[in-house]
Amino acid sequence: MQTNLTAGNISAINANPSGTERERETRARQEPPVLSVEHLSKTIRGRKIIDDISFDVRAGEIYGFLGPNGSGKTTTIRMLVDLIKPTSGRVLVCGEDVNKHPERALRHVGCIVENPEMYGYLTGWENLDLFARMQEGIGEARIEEVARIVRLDERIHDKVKTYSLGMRQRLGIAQALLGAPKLLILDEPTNGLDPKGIKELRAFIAELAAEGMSVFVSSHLLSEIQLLCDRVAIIDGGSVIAVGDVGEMIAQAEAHTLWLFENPEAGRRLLADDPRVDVADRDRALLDESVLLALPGAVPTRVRQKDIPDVVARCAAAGVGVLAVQRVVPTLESLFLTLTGGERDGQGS
Ligand SMILES: Nc1ncnc2c1ncn2[C@@H]1O[C@H](COP(=O)(O)OP(=O)(O)OP(=O)(O)O)[C@@H](O)[C@H]1O
Repeated sequence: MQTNLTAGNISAINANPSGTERERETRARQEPPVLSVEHLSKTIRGRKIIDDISFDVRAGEIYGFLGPNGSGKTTTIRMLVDLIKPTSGRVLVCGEDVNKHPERALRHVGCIVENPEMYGYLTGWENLDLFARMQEGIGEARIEEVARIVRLDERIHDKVKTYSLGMRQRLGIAQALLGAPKLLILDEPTNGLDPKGIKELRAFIAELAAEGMSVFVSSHLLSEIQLLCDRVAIIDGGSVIAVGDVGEMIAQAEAHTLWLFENPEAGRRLLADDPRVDVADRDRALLDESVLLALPGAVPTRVRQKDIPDVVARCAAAGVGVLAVQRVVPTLESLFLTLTGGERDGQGS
């Protein structure tokens, strides 16, 4: 099953985009897609790893490719950049077929799949210079520019072995940016990064997109895709089960609201008695372990946002103090359950 969200839904969510965002969206919709994936399949040793997936990435868009471990993200990305051949279907980059004309198509692409190889005994600059020499027309000015974009300019003349993981990751992205690609492909770029590194990465990916580059990012973390991406394709067991606006999908997913009471038992009884509230047990609520640990006495419920003030007033009138009411962003698991109507096709392996 594939869910396609409509443009109408999307504009309802982005009711107030800023001028630049609106211009970016309009421009992106008018231009032909930077990446088109058409009915792509891959069978390896008799096993269908990727099954007829299709989606488009527009100019200046940050596109998420979300799926659990083993769902087929890396296999798909390897086909996007001609590291492996599809069994059927095709990939177009700026209208060029990756399979038929790889050099014409891939000159528009910068990519990091798995960890990029860097020489630790060379400086960041020397590593970039080495790659620049393999391509035509890349001079010192461009190396300086990409070092600045990934915020490595102050350390670019230090040896790579002294870099943190986040800095190495950014140097890899700088290398992918050398040829000024129209499409940047990043496979799980935040793997192993600390929160500060993730935040920095997010900031400059947003800058690249604002300047018109399309960025395709894979991840198994819904929260990461939510913070970074405009649209998303969700893959599970080798099939794309949904494409659309991230915010809209999250709004449609089964959202939970946590209630903290002065007296949790009295509060739970009162909510259970209210027809507007569905008190969920903790397993069914599919909440992150960390949320439950942070709020041990909280009562998970499903309730429409517009009913919350009345329910709080009713609790107060009954003498049951409400300490907090918190909406919880759905987990990837609950998003999957919403999108597949409660059934998972499988986890890939
Ligand atoms: N060369 C191969 N031979 C056999 N099976 C493979 C091969 N490459 C991938 N697979 C299988 O295909 C499925 C998808 O793998 P893939 O690495 O694309 O998933 P993924 O979504 O990138 O997962 P992860 O996040 O763990 O990297 C897995 O079950 C994997 O074991």
